[in-house]
Amino acid sequence: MEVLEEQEITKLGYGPNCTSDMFMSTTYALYERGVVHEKGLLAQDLPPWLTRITGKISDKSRLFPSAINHVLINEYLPKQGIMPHQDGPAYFPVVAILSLGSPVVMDFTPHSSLGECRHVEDGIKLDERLDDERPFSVVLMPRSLLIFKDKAYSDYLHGIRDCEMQYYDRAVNATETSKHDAGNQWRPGLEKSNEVRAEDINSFCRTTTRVSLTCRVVSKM
Ligand SMILES: O=C(O)CCC(=O)C(=O)O
Ligand SMILES: [Fe+2]
Repeated sequence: MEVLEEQEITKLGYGPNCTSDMFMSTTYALYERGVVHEKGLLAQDLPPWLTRITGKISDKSRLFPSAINHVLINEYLPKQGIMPHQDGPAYFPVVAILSLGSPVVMDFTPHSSLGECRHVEDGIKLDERLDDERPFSVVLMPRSLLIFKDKAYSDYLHGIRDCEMQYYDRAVNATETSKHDAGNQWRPGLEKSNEVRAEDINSFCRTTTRVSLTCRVVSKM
């Protein structure tokens, strides 16, 4: 594994809205399988422990056009998030994010000027449910897998707030969070006081780092 220098991060294809500065300010460390070379990043095979994970994601979901060959591992400190961005045409139309450690809320914000890459692959049925293009959020619990594709990929920015407290009252999966946090591990406010405040119920406190594995297919390596 190589730790990438700041200038290498821009080569990973995050699209015009995301500069390397944004990434360096929000993300603690970025690791990528590959060798840093003056012409860019040279491809290497993913290690076996990782292909076991990516193979499962690909086989179970059946949403990837071919084997996942690109995995970005990000580590976030409790106050760190990632600026709203779009992943760019290099990985269109699908991305899977496996989350470990502290839960976070990922916000999806419609962005009308995006979407040029949407029709790159003919025959893909766009998700009609997103046609009204409202912002929405998704809670990413530890060990969860989020897969988003097509219009959610091309017409929305996704990002995580730079904040220890993550509010999820408007998240599409808000009602499912309690069953994944039965002991209120991520809601210390609920344990301490008898007085239950709405913000304690609808928020998580990030007490540890979060590590995410962003899995994608790059057709041209
Ligand atoms: O860490 C995450 O959950 C998101 C990462 C991401 O959006 C990216 O690497 O493009
Ligand atoms: Fe992203």
